[in-house]
Amino acid sequence: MNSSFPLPKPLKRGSGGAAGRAARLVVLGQSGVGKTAMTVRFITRRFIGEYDPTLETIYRHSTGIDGEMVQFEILDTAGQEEDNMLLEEKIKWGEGFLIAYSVTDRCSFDEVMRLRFLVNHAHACGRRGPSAADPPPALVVANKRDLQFDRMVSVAEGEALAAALRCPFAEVSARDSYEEVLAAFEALHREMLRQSGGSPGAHKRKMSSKIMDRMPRFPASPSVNGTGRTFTFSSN
Ligand SMILES: Nc1nc2c(ncn2[C@@H]2O[C@H](COP(=O)(O)OP(=O)(O)OP(=O)(O)O)[C@@H](O)[C@H]2O)c(=O)[nH]1
Repeated sequence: MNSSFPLPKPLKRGSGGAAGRAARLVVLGQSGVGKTAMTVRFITRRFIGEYDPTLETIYRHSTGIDGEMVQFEILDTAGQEEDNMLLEEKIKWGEGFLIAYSVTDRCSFDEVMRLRFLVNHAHACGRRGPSAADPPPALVVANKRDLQFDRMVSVAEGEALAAALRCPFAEVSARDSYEEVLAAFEALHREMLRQSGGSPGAHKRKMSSKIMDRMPRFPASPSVNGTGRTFTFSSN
């Protein structure tokens, strides 16, 4: 992590003005499930093969959803996170959670339940009143659906787990389909709106996080070179 990156001004929370609504997402999941691939696909529309697994980044990305501009801040976590306290700190920063597994990796599927409980636990600690009973908005997303011959987790299993965890579910291929990845991010945003009655972030008190204040942030847009990251982009 490089602390010399410029930190942007914080986004205005929960407002729907001309600049758009702000929404903070955290992408969780075991190492190698495709968290970075999905995030970069959503932001740039492109699939890039390989990433530095130790790199954690907050991406900024504005896009229109259901006729309204949304300013996303997306924290792509490192799946090799071993310190639960550190991970909880990052979870507290977020408002919506994309919990990913790979259909080719049953361990990553089993990890989804633990991550969902970690999210619930981290947010239950800071919430009071009626909303404290609701689990924070999250989407379970199964990636790598293009690898049908290596599939270890069926669609039905994914749907059943997501329903048990009270989350919407999506199966995607970050490699093959921008539209599928886009639909997953949109579904999560709709879930955030549904829970908060129209204002993402209203479901929880704002929690401070010293770690997150130090996290590098990059503006990102379809003009991919603007991300500030040292990716090598493929030519597709
Ligand atoms: N076939 C296929 N490969 C994918 C897909 N998404 C990601 N990959 C590959 O899976 C590997 C891991 O992808 P990453 O995006 O780095 O996974 P990650 O979850 O961010 O991994 P960590 O950074 O270690 O936590 C890379 O080789 C990607 O090219 C997909 O939809 N299909």
